[in-house]
Amino acid sequence: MTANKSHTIVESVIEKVDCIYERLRDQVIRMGTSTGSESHIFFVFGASGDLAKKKIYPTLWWLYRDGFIPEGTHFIGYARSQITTEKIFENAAKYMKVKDNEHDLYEKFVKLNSYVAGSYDKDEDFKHLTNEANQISNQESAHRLFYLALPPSVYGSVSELISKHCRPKSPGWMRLIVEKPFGKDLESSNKLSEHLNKFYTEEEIYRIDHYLGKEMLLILFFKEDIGTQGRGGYFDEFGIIRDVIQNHLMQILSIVAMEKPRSTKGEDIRDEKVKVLRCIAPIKPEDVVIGQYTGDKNSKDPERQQGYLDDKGVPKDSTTPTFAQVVIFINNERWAGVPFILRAGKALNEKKAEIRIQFRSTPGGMFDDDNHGSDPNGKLARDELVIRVQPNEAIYLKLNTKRPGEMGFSIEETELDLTYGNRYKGVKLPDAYERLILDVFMGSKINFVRSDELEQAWRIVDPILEEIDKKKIPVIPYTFGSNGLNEAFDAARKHGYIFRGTYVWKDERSSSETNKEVTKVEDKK
Ligand SMILES: NC(=O)C1=CN([C@@H]2O[C@H](COP(=O)(O)OP(=O)(O)OC[C@H]3O[C@@H](n4cnc5c(N)ncnc54)[C@H](OP(=O)(O)O)[C@@H]3O)[C@@H](O)[C@H]2O)C=CC1
Ligand SMILES: O=C1O[C@H](COP(=O)(O)O)[C@@H](O)[C@H](O)[C@H]1O
Repeated sequence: MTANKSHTIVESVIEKVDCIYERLRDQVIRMGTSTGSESHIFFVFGASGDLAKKKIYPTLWWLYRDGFIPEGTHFIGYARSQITTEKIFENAAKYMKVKDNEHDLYEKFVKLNSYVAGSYDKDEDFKHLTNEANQISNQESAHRLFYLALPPSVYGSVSELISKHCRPKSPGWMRLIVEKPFGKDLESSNKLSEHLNKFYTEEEIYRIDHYLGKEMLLILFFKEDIGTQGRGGYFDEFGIIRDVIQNHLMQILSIVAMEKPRSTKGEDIRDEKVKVLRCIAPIKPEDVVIGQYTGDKNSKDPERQQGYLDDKGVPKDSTTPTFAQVVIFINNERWAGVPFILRAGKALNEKKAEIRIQFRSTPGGMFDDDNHGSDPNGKLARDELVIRVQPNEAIYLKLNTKRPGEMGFSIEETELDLTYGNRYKGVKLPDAYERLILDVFMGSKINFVRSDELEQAWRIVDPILEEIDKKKIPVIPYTFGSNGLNEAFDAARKHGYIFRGTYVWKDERSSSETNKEVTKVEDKK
């Protein structure tokens, strides 16, 4: 992305970060006062699954440990498997991070949990579930929160049966948390929305996109250093655009590009996000680069030797993309002509998520070519605002300075550095799911996706997904552990994003030889 109003963007990013802190403080204060003695039941549908064990149960434990779960809350897992609560906690144990001095508290938390086995489509099983819940909480009007950690294929029946049989008696309220993907394309997403609207008010629906719960909130580049790791069965039906770009990156794009909302209220923020999305035309095939990873036969790591097609559940002739780059334009007064490059890939060289806002070169430069320090192009490096979402949250502004100590005018690339770990020592940044589940308890919808945002995001990616599904766009192979696709870097350059590779951020300065190699590859570009 290139822009020339650097001060405006820096200000707005700082305002947004301030706003996040205020919200968190606000939530904590309200949490202590608003819930009183009313009890809550938190249901985990798909309690036997991957998300439940890696994220949902650990998050519930952390919230409980930190005093964010209202007194009198019970947790009920539900799935088809004939398992026990003990088994659920055994599976989740390695993600719980229980400290030595927390074992007693952890035991108390575990005791608040139960498990009910049942189908996803039979009335009697949901009636049974609600009877169990009434007995466990001893209160038919306890507020009920339902987390659907389930494959989307069963959202329809489960949401219907929950509404029919599991609503609390008045004055209890209910909230339904729906995991992404919200549909597979615009049509199926609209159908899902219509279905949910038959049984729930918009107020009751929380469409979760966990990237909205990350501290830094903003991202456009998304790299993962792992493959699909056995999730190939799910992934193959969706691919990287549906898995990451349509939701996480499109959400973040709308936050980066939105105008200042009227207030920090959820509806005001979401109104601004939708306005931006409405100004984006559907992505064109020529603005897309897609790829699929192959195994690195030279790697000593058995995981890296496996290509996408080796993952169980992936058909041997699959052309599902595991990497994609799309270029988007926002047709409004502020952003006309500024390319937004969204790039996401699995099985790359590192795990990193960041936004880079590159500022245009100043016309009529005043420095001679000879005086530009390490710049191989003989021109000043562009200023760039980088928002590092993960790992090691940071905001840094890359810029040029006169080389300190020198008598002449040599220029050096440097940075203004706001690394959270240094600036906010001792501050615990909550995990994305912690923040979001707390939001649901509190009834705050700021960080959840509204149905019109969802519809707009699908509208933008839908035509290109059709082209990909019809195999009309070439899928370029890349090796597990590589930095990405040369074709993607070339396309970004064509759109004016200049990556010189001469600047190295401090995290990378001290890192391994692998990273140095990667930097060299990009240097050549
Ligand atoms: N895992 C992750 O890291 C992430 C997952 N998500 C989303 O969260 C949701 C859950 O994901 P995840 O936990 O990985 O999914 P799983 O595949 O682990 O499924 C969860 C549970 O659903 C049941 N289930 C699985 N397949 C089917 C099926 N075909 N029909 C009916 N029930 C089935 C199983 O329980 P049982 O057989 O006991 O009924 C399983 O334990 C998905 O929508 C996913 O996209 C979002 C972000 C990250
Ligand atoms: O939603 C998803 O996100 C994860 C990455 O999340 P992160 O918090 O670890 O960055 C991704 O692996 C998964 O494919 C996708 O469904």
